Amino acid sequence: MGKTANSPGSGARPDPVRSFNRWKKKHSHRQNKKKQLRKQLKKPEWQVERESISRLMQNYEKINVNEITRFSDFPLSKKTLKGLQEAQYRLVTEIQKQTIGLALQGKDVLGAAKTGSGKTLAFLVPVLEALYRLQWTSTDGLGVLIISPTRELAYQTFEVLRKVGKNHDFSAGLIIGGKDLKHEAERINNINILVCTPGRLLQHMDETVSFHATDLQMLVLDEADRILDMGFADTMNAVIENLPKKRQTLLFSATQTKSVKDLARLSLKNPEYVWVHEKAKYSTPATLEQNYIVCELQQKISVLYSFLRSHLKKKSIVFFSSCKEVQYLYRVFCRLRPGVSILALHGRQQQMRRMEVYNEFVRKRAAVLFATDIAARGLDFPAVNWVLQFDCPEDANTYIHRAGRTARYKEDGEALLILLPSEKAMVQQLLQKKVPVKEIKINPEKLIDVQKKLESILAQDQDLKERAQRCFVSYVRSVYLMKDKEVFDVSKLPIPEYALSLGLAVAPRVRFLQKMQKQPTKELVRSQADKVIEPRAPSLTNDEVEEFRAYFNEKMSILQKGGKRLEGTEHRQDNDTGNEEQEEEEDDEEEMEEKLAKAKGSQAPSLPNTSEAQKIKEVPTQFLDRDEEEEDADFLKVKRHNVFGLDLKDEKTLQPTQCEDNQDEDLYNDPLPLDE
Ligand SMILES: Nc1ncnc2c1ncn2[C@@H]1O[C@H](COP(=O)(O)OP(=O)(O)OP(=O)(O)O)[C@@H](O)[C@H]1O
Repeated sequence: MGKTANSPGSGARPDPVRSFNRWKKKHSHRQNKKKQLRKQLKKPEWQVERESISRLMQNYEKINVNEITRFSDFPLSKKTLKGLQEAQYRLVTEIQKQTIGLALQGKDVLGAAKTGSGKTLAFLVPVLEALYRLQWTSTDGLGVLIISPTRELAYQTFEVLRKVGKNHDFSAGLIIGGKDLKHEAERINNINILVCTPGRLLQHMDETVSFHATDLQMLVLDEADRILDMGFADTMNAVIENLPKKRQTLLFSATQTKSVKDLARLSLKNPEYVWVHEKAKYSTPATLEQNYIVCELQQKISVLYSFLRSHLKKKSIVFFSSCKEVQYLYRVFCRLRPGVSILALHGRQQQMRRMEVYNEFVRKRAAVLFATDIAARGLDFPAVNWVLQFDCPEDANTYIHRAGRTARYKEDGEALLILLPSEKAMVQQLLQKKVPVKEIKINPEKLIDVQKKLESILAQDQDLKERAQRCFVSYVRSVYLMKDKEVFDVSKLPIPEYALSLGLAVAPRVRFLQKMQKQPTKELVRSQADKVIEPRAPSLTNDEVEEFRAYFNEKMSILQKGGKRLEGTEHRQDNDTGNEEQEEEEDDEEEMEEKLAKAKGSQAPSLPNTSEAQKIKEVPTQFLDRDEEEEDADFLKVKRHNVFGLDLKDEKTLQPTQCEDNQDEDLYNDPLPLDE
């Protein structure tokens, strides 16, 4: 009999379901075992990282500058490369090519390159790599200190750091003053990369008990020339003394001055000097077109107005020598409605306001920024078409920095310098510094005279009139304080005409001029003698004098409070602008100015023409009361075709001038967030 399928017996087939389950159990057991084994074999993340770090470091010695064209040609961490790529940085600039390798090898570097050549990334990449190499974590404290001369520049560097370093785990912080020291002190110890201004850093070193830089790996001095120009040499010495000797230092500057070399001697050890444009024909970017015009002081405002009217679709920065000039001209230009957005940036604004203006100008496609030299160095505003130097810069280096706000990173740009007939000596100084400037001319027929309009605006606005008076005094004082008497001669200023051009009926009293007039011969003789014997020393712009005063006052108040900064002091400063007028009227201001002038060795300027200064004569003005929307072609008669790019056909529709009424008022007391 045959067997049935269900019949029991030795040849019965096993139940397939049971055997599958058995197999499944065995298989998953084997899989689990394998997984566990793999897990045991897998290295911890830190160890994998350490191995890739040592591979990178082995490649440091093999870096060949001539073979580098991209960031990825350097042995950099994946995290840094990803950050660079995401920010659209791929090819290296010359200064980056020349310095990053040296910095990766641990050398101290003194790097100098033209404005806009990419110095920021030249130090930020090595900064990130230095901490990455050490597998630095937030609990390791301060690893890198980046010192910038101004708050704006520090903020800008901080923003680039955040962008490029976003894949790393380090914490970064911005400490730039203008906010509660205690608040900063609480957070400062959690920062791995600190971007700061010198004064505030020293204040923390002095007053924040818990702040220390014992483990500091790297010090970066950005815009070292500007740090020193601003009178921070002593502060820097004190800061450097507080830092560990065993560290790497990178020092960057757009100009090579003696004081930069002195600072380098103090802070760097056997540095590598990288001066990428040393042999270049010009010290300014090749894509920068540079011209100057010579015009009378009383014409300058009309020239500026005419310029703006013919550049409605452009982005321009206009540099002035003092805050009060910016404050007045900003307001009055808003009233004149040239048809383009106007913004103002100067040292008397609150920090938050300054940041806002900076961001707003960056965002806008067409706008004009009235600024003091606070915006001259290091600030990176994208796509600026024009830099106009309304007032002559104090020296060729300042010119280079101001003009360098345009034509950045391979872009085109144009710079126009306005010189008084008495300031023509500046042209020679620029040529000596390898700055190729050419003279162009104004077309008088196209100059729109705004003096009468200003007069009528001031007649109805007492506040503006007072601002005009302060602007007047401040400008005259800035010329008086200038060190270079070959270029700046207060006696050659057409004082009454200048007052009229601001819309004032009479020239305000300028006490220091009057004092000089009372003791003419002695001063004159001394000034002449000084001209021969006094060595040239760097002078301060009025803006810098004001910054210095603010810094000085702050220091004094700290000293007076026995080293304790009181809430009241902070508050007073936070509401600074509210009391601006009052402050400006303070009697001891002039005294301070004189002290400052003496402190920086300013010689007494030669005398203005007394009779002229007192006589207010009516200057004949031809006010063209024309339609504001009228075209302004060929404003400048030029050696090259149509320098001002006057093509108003597409500019006929006037944009209303946008000015925020309270631009000068510092309404924002909020501190900047300390990003970690
Ligand atoms: N490798 C790069 N690729 C593309 N753009 C770059 C590169 N490096 C820098 N830039 C851009 O060039 C501009 C100028 O760079 P940066 O501000 O670092 O110049 P700088 O040399 O510090 O100028 P300054 O002396 O005026 O401070 C910036 O807008 C920056 O984003």
